[in-house]
Amino acid sequence: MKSRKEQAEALLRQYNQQHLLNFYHDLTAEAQESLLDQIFSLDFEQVAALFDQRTDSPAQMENELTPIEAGVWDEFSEERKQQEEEAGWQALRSGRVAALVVAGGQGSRLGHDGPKGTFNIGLPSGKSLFQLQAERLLNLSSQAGRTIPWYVMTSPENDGETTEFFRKADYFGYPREAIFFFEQSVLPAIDAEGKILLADKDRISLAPAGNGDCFAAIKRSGALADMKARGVEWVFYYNVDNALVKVADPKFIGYTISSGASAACKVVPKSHPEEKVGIVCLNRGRPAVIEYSDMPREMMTAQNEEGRLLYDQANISMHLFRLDFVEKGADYPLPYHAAHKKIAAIDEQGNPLKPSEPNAYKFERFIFDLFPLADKLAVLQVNRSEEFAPVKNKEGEDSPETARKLVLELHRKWLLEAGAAEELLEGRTVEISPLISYAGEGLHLRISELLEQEQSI
Ligand SMILES: CC(=O)N[C@H]1[C@@H](OP(=O)(O)O)O[C@H](CO)[C@@H](O)[C@@H]1O
Repeated sequence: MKSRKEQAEALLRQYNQQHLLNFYHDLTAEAQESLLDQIFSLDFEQVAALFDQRTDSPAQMENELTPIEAGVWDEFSEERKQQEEEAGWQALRSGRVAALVVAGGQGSRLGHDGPKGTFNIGLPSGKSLFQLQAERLLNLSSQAGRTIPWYVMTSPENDGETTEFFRKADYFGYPREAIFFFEQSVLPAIDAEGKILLADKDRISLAPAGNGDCFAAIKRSGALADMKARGVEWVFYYNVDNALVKVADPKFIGYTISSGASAACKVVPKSHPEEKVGIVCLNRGRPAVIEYSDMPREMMTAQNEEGRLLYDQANISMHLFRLDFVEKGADYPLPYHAAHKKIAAIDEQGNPLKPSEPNAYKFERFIFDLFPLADKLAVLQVNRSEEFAPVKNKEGEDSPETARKLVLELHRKWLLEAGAAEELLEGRTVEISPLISYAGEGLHLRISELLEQEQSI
């Protein structure tokens, strides 16, 4: 019988990837086994297919785009607002809503060595992104009288660190049995010749397969079965990196349910034509998102008759999906978007390679490529200053600094609206715990107490 190594050699020969074993003899027995495990876990047919498609990813497809209609929350009558919110609360009270965060990414672009959700944006409280989200969910859960189950998608790279972070923080006060961690899958990075990159002598270069893998991962991991067992009917999906995310927002839930749609997306008007956000629109009449990396310049800058941006509905990565839509999406063969990137690796001699130009392709699926499957997509335009503070870069636009500022400005606004005198807020930084207020409610009786605190409560 062939040894594992011989079996791996035969497999690699078949797909012209023999270089993956170039350093096998330099490795310890344990590292050799680990490398062989990685090789056997790859789908080489898929890798070959991805390589062949790398230049005809969805970006190159013929699109026929038109703008999409959105409900603008601020323009609704008070009566309608109340109705929608009440419908959302009803769903929360009857335990029909779950929250799902896609958190497989690392904070490396922020200079943070760890999962992105563990990042602290420098608020006075020092809370991590995960903690802010947990506390918002806890607040809603206590108001609804039902714990909102929370599904956390990690990646093989950060699962251990993420779960350890939650454990050490005692799950931020969340009931342990209401949190479900599951991993998204990964794909290898491939160079211009179709060779799989080695990150190290014993390690294949793997990257998360994108947030579009989410529904498949939900099914694979048993999270879907868990949702069904709990009676979940709606999944509130969000990105880990928005410091102002209104997790499981009742108004969004109510708006979606009453619209009769099976999927929904929250949007805000773009801040400027080049903002790095996807645009929600129609493609051949079907709901779609065109990602910023795929967007032709004419689309970024096109104007309507009033001189406003024609494509102005920025995707802020908050969606609501009906469970039957999640189930359908789990088996749907989404396309892969190829990205040509600078990816650190080792060269044929085993020396570290720090490319200054893109040297490899990464492949990702995007969750919103499922939107065309929905007959109708509910689109709700909300207030940017209340809901969108993305943390993407170390400095400048969409950085911890801009996000922190947005959170503190919003909390200041809440206090003013609750009746705090402007002079009292002068020179103070007050941060309001999401455990006390989810969206500015309930503050009027507590102003003096809040302002007694030095900085945060
Ligand atoms: C593939 C994907 O989900 N892209 C999303 C996502 O962008 P990232 O740069 O991948 O974080 O979040 C943006 C909002 O923060 C949204 O506008 C965009 O469409």
